[in-house]
Amino acid sequence: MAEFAVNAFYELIIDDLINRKYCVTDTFFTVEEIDLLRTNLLIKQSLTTFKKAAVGPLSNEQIIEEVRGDFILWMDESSSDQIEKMYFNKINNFIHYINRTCYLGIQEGEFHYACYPEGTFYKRHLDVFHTDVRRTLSVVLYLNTPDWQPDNGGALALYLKDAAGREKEELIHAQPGRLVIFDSKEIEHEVQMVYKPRYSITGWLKTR
Ligand SMILES: O=C(O)CCC(=O)C(=O)O
Ligand SMILES: [Fe+2]
Repeated sequence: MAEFAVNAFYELIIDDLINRKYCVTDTFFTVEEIDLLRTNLLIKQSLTTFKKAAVGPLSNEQIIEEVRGDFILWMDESSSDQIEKMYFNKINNFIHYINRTCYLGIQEGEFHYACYPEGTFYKRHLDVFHTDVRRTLSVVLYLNTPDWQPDNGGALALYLKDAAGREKEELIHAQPGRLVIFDSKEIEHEVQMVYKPRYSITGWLKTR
Protein backbone atom coordinates (compact mmCIF):
# COMPACT_ATOMS: atom_id res chain seq x y z
CA MET A 1 0.00 0.00 0.00
CA ALA A 2 1.34 3.44 -0.89
CA GLU A 3 2.48 5.44 2.09
CA PHE A 4 -0.07 8.00 3.26
CA ALA A 5 0.98 11.66 3.09
CA VAL A 6 -1.03 14.28 4.93
CA ASN A 7 -2.20 17.04 2.59
CA ALA A 8 -2.52 20.24 4.62
CA PHE A 9 -4.73 21.93 2.02
CA TYR A 10 -7.21 19.03 1.90
CA GLU A 11 -7.19 18.92 5.70
CA LEU A 12 -8.44 22.54 5.84
CA ILE A 13 -11.28 21.66 3.47
CA ILE A 14 -12.15 18.59 5.55
CA ASP A 15 -12.11 20.62 8.80
CA ASP A 16 -14.67 23.02 7.32
CA LEU A 17 -16.82 20.18 6.00
CA ILE A 18 -16.84 18.53 9.42
CA ASN A 19 -17.36 21.74 11.41
CA ARG A 20 -19.93 23.55 9.25
CA LYS A 21 -20.89 21.14 6.45
CA TYR A 22 -19.52 23.36 3.70
CA CYS A 23 -16.29 24.90 2.53
CA VAL A 24 -15.20 27.58 0.07
CA THR A 25 -11.75 27.68 -1.49
CA ASP A 26 -10.33 29.85 -4.28
CA THR A 27 -7.07 27.96 -4.80
CA PHE A 28 -8.07 24.37 -5.59
CA PHE A 29 -7.40 25.14 -9.27
CA THR A 30 -4.85 27.63 -10.60
CA VAL A 31 -5.88 30.75 -12.53
CA GLU A 32 -4.47 29.14 -15.70
CA GLU A 33 -6.52 25.99 -15.14
CA ILE A 34 -9.67 28.04 -14.66
CA ASP A 35 -8.96 29.95 -17.90
CA LEU A 36 -8.58 26.63 -19.75
CA LEU A 37 -11.77 25.19 -18.25
CA ARG A 38 -13.72 28.36 -19.11
CA THR A 39 -12.44 28.42 -22.71
CA ASN A 40 -13.28 24.73 -23.02
CA LEU A 41 -16.81 25.31 -21.73
CA LEU A 42 -17.35 28.21 -24.16
CA ILE A 43 -16.10 26.11 -27.10
CA LYS A 44 -18.42 23.28 -26.13
CA GLN A 45 -21.29 25.71 -25.83
CA SER A 46 -20.64 26.95 -29.37
CA LEU A 47 -20.49 23.38 -30.75
CA THR A 48 -23.18 21.58 -28.76
CA THR A 49 -26.55 22.60 -27.44
CA PHE A 50 -26.67 22.66 -23.69
CA LYS A 51 -29.95 21.15 -22.48
CA LYS A 52 -32.48 22.99 -20.41
CA ALA A 53 -31.87 21.61 -16.94
CA ALA A 54 -34.66 19.58 -15.39
CA VAL A 55 -35.81 19.04 -11.84
CA GLY A 56 -36.21 15.66 -10.14
CA PRO A 57 -34.55 12.27 -10.56
CA LEU A 58 -33.44 11.11 -14.04
CA SER A 59 -36.37 8.70 -14.16
CA ASN A 60 -38.86 11.51 -13.68
CA GLU A 61 -37.31 14.70 -14.99
CA GLN A 62 -39.43 17.77 -15.36
CA ILE A 63 -38.59 21.14 -16.77
CA ILE A 64 -40.11 23.75 -14.50
CA GLU A 65 -39.14 27.27 -15.57
CA GLU A 66 -40.08 28.81 -12.21
CA VAL A 67 -37.65 26.52 -10.36
CA ARG A 68 -34.46 26.62 -12.41
CA GLY A 69 -33.40 28.33 -15.61
CA ASP A 70 -29.94 26.96 -16.30
CA PHE A 71 -28.68 25.00 -19.31
CA ILE A 72 -26.42 22.01 -18.74
CA LEU A 73 -24.12 19.56 -20.51
CA TRP A 74 -23.22 16.36 -18.68
CA MET A 75 -19.51 15.51 -18.66
CA ASP A 76 -18.32 12.02 -19.58
CA GLU A 77 -15.10 11.14 -17.81
CA SER A 78 -14.40 8.19 -20.12
CA SER A 79 -14.33 10.42 -23.21
CA SER A 80 -12.92 13.53 -21.57
CA ASP A 81 -10.51 15.88 -23.34
CA GLN A 82 -7.12 16.95 -21.89
CA ILE A 83 -8.55 19.89 -19.96
CA GLU A 84 -11.39 17.84 -18.49
CA LYS A 85 -8.84 15.17 -17.54
CA MET A 86 -7.02 17.79 -15.48
CA TYR A 87 -10.33 18.61 -13.74
CA PHE A 88 -11.13 14.94 -13.07
CA ASN A 89 -7.56 14.21 -11.87
CA LYS A 90 -7.74 16.93 -9.26
CA ILE A 91 -11.24 15.97 -8.10
CA ASN A 92 -10.39 12.25 -8.04
CA ASN A 93 -7.28 12.94 -5.96
CA PHE A 94 -9.44 14.71 -3.43
CA ILE A 95 -12.02 11.88 -3.45
CA HIS A 96 -9.24 9.36 -2.86
CA TYR A 97 -7.98 11.42 0.07
CA ILE A 98 -11.35 11.89 1.78
CA ASN A 99 -12.18 8.23 1.32
CA ARG A 100 -8.95 7.35 3.12
CA THR A 101 -9.31 9.89 5.89
CA CYS A 102 -13.08 10.30 6.39
CA TYR A 103 -14.41 6.91 5.32
CA LEU A 104 -17.09 8.58 3.24
CA GLY A 105 -17.19 5.72 0.76
CA ILE A 106 -17.47 7.91 -2.33
CA GLN A 107 -17.77 5.51 -5.27
CA GLU A 108 -18.56 7.74 -8.17
CA GLY A 109 -19.20 11.25 -9.29
CA GLU A 110 -21.52 12.93 -11.76
CA PHE A 111 -20.65 16.29 -13.22
CA HIS A 112 -22.12 18.78 -15.63
CA TYR A 113 -21.28 22.14 -17.12
CA ALA A 114 -23.88 24.77 -16.37
CA CYS A 115 -24.75 28.11 -17.87
CA TYR A 116 -27.31 30.42 -16.30
CA PRO A 117 -28.33 33.03 -18.88
CA GLU A 118 -29.30 36.52 -17.80
CA GLY A 119 -32.61 36.50 -15.92
CA THR A 120 -32.37 32.93 -14.60
CA PHE A 121 -31.98 31.44 -11.12
CA TYR A 122 -32.40 28.16 -9.27
CA LYS A 123 -34.92 28.32 -6.42
CA ARG A 124 -34.15 27.01 -2.95
CA HIS A 125 -33.68 23.22 -2.99
CA LEU A 126 -31.79 20.22 -1.62
CA ASP A 127 -29.62 18.21 -4.02
CA VAL A 128 -30.86 14.76 -3.00
CA PHE A 129 -33.97 13.31 -4.51
CA HIS A 130 -36.18 10.75 -2.81
CA THR A 131 -35.05 8.15 -5.32
CA ASP A 132 -31.36 9.09 -5.31
CA VAL A 133 -30.00 9.52 -1.84
CA ARG A 134 -26.46 8.66 -2.91
CA ARG A 135 -25.43 12.26 -3.43
CA THR A 136 -23.16 13.02 -0.49
CA LEU A 137 -21.12 16.10 -1.40
CA SER A 138 -22.06 18.79 -3.91
CA VAL A 139 -19.08 20.39 -5.63
CA VAL A 140 -19.49 23.64 -7.57
CA LEU A 141 -16.66 25.35 -9.46
CA TYR A 142 -17.28 28.81 -10.95
CA LEU A 143 -15.82 29.55 -14.38
CA ASN A 144 -16.94 33.16 -14.77
CA THR A 145 -14.72 35.72 -16.45
CA PRO A 146 -11.98 37.34 -14.33
CA ASP A 147 -13.88 40.65 -14.21
CA TRP A 148 -16.89 39.01 -12.48
CA GLN A 149 -18.57 41.36 -9.98
CA PRO A 150 -21.01 40.56 -7.16
CA ASP A 151 -23.57 42.85 -8.82
CA ASN A 152 -23.69 40.42 -11.77
CA GLY A 153 -25.94 38.43 -9.40
CA GLY A 154 -25.97 34.66 -9.30
CA ALA A 155 -24.71 34.38 -5.74
CA LEU A 156 -25.11 30.98 -4.16
CA ALA A 157 -27.17 31.30 -0.96
CA LEU A 158 -26.64 28.54 1.57
CA TYR A 159 -29.30 28.18 4.25
CA LEU A 160 -27.51 27.27 7.47
CA LYS A 161 -28.43 27.07 11.13
CA ASP A 162 -26.74 29.22 13.78
CA ALA A 163 -25.81 27.91 17.23
CA ALA A 164 -29.34 28.60 18.50
CA GLY A 165 -30.85 26.64 15.62
CA ARG A 166 -32.07 29.76 13.82
CA GLU A 167 -31.74 29.87 10.06
CA LYS A 168 -29.04 32.09 8.63
CA GLU A 169 -28.18 32.73 5.03
CA GLU A 170 -24.58 32.62 3.80
CA LEU A 171 -24.02 34.32 0.44
CA ILE A 172 -21.21 33.07 -1.77
CA HIS A 173 -20.39 35.10 -4.87
CA ALA A 174 -19.60 33.15 -8.03
CA GLN A 175 -16.02 34.41 -8.37
CA PRO A 176 -14.00 32.59 -11.05
CA GLY A 177 -11.97 29.73 -9.60
CA ARG A 178 -14.06 29.51 -6.46
CA LEU A 179 -14.88 25.94 -5.43
CA VAL A 180 -17.75 25.34 -3.02
CA ILE A 181 -18.23 21.91 -1.48
CA PHE A 182 -21.24 21.21 0.72
CA ASP A 183 -23.24 18.44 2.30
CA SER A 184 -25.82 17.44 -0.34
CA LYS A 185 -28.18 15.92 2.20
CA GLU A 186 -28.20 18.78 4.71
CA ILE A 187 -27.76 22.15 3.08
CA GLU A 188 -30.63 23.79 1.24
CA HIS A 189 -29.43 26.42 -1.19
CA GLU A 190 -30.39 28.57 -4.13
CA VAL A 191 -28.83 30.45 -7.01
CA GLN A 192 -29.98 34.05 -6.90
CA MET A 193 -31.11 35.94 -10.00
CA VAL A 194 -28.34 36.19 -12.60
CA TYR A 195 -27.72 39.45 -14.52
CA LYS A 196 -24.78 38.30 -16.70
CA PRO A 197 -24.24 34.78 -18.11
CA ARG A 198 -22.89 32.64 -15.27
CA TYR A 199 -20.72 29.57 -15.93
CA SER A 200 -19.79 26.64 -13.72
CA ILE A 201 -19.14 22.94 -13.36
CA THR A 202 -21.41 21.30 -10.81
CA GLY A 203 -20.80 17.81 -9.53
CA TRP A 204 -21.94 15.35 -6.93
CA LEU A 205 -19.79 12.82 -5.13
CA LYS A 206 -21.90 9.75 -4.50
CA THR A 207 -21.83 6.63 -2.42
CA ARG A 208 -22.78 3.34 -4.04
O1 LIG B 1 -24.32 26.90 -9.33
C1 LIG B 1 -24.48 26.90 -8.12
O2 LIG B 1 -23.98 27.75 -7.38
C2 LIG B 1 -25.34 25.81 -7.49
C3 LIG B 1 -26.08 24.95 -8.50
C4 LIG B 1 -27.04 23.99 -7.87
O3 LIG B 1 -27.52 24.20 -6.78
C5 LIG B 1 -27.40 22.73 -8.54
O4 LIG B 1 -27.09 22.56 -9.74
O5 LIG B 1 -28.01 21.87 -7.89
FE1 LIG C 1 -28.21 22.42 -5.94
